[in-house]
Amino acid sequence: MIAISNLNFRYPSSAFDLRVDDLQITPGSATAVVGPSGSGKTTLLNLIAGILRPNSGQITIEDTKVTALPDAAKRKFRLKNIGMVFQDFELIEYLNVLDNILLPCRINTSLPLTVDLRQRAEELAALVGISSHLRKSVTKLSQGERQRVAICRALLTRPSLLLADEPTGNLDPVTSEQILQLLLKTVRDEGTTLVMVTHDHSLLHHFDHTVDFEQFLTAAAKAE
Ligand SMILES: Nc1ncnc2c1ncn2[C@@H]1O[C@H](COP(=O)(O)OP(=O)(O)OP(=O)(O)O)[C@@H](O)[C@H]1O
Repeated sequence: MIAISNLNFRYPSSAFDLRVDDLQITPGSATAVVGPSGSGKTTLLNLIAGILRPNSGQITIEDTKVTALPDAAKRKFRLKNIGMVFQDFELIEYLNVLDNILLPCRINTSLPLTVDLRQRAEELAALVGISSHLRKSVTKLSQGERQRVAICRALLTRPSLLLADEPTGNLDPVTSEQILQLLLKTVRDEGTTLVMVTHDHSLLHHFDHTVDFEQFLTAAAKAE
């Protein structure tokens, strides 16, 4: 269970004010996060991942009170348990596609690069249709191909929680459907909890739950 209570977050230099009094996400389920641009969806993913620290309130993932962990423990928890697909992918430009997918092994010292992990990277690349690009620089890829590299990287370590920020945003409808099916299969087969931001309401029927950020907008923000 991801349990969020009495959460408040403000960026130091912005009037944006996110308040989430009570939100619970069931483990092993697929949750879509929708809502107006600028309503705080990406911010919430970064708060759940412990990349941002709330001004007040709590986020608990299973038995771990993420908001109470010191920074080093938070990072360790994130590397072990959470896969992230960022909106801007955050690929490393000087690494090729395969090495970008294998990046968790470089940044997590307790995750050695094994033959099995390399094989998993190659299998994931095949599943999302980028096998022929494995030795290419990521700078030579289209946006949709870069997005698929980011998805493979997030799935590499079989995380128990997958936070994905518009992971199908740059893909054509057929590829988008294939990627979504891969993410949902991960939920069904591996018990992964998926929290996915999307603007595509035609995808919502695939999800177990939908969280609409409209509910978190303050009256002032709605009036803008
Ligand atoms: N680093 C930052 N510093 C200051 N303000 C920020 C920062 N990042 C985001 N914001 C502001 O916080 C608000 C929420 O942004 P966020 O990216 O979470 O929204 P979103 O719902 O994910 O939007 P979109 O659907 O357009 O991706 C916006 O008003 C944005 O301008």
